[in-house]
Amino acid sequence: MAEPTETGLPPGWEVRHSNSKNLPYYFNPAEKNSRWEPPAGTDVEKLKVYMARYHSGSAPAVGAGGGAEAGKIRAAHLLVKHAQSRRPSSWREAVITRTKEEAREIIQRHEESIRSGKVTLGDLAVTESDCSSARKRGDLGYFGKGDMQKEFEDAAFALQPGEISGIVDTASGLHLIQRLE
Ligand SMILES: O=C(O)CN(Cc1ccccc1)C(=O)c1nc(-c2ccccc2)[nH]c1C(=O)O
Repeated sequence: MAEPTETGLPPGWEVRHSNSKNLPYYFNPAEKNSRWEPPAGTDVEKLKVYMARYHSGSAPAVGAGGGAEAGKIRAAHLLVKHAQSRRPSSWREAVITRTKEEAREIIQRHEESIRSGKVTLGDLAVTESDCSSARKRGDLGYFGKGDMQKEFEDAAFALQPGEISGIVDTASGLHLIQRLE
């Protein structure tokens, strides 16, 4: 039996994310082989645990119609906190001391990288977002009116699916929001 891997996939295989379909897929760079289903020899239980931890929410519910209830949307965001954030702490940094203007410069650079097509918001959120949703590529799942801070809600509901907001300022910090559904 080959060395066990963190993903449960056979060695050489990795999980990637299709932004166009908003679905995970399996890729083997050496073989330049990609597929929607896990390859033979996958430890399916282990893969399920890995996906739940790193990719939950990245695949819309399948079979149950998958879509949102009426009035709900699905969005992802990238949050850059600062010293004036209501909770100036995150998984990235125990004590966040950057000023709000420094945070603005940072998130402006992130916005340029995303709009240039160099990186997707989901990929950047994984390492750069100060929100706990970073491990889910910033995906917040479905939400309706009244669920989020007003500035966040107003910006998110003004977006078309796929569209990315400008910088949104809330008590939590500065955000870029991408509506997913
Ligand atoms: O604002 C606060 O007093 C503390 N929060 C709220 C919070 C804290 C933990 C998990 C979710 C939300 C945050 O600072 C925060 N807000 C968000 C947030 C804000 C708007 C939309 C989605 C998430 N994420 C976080 C976070 O730490 O992970």
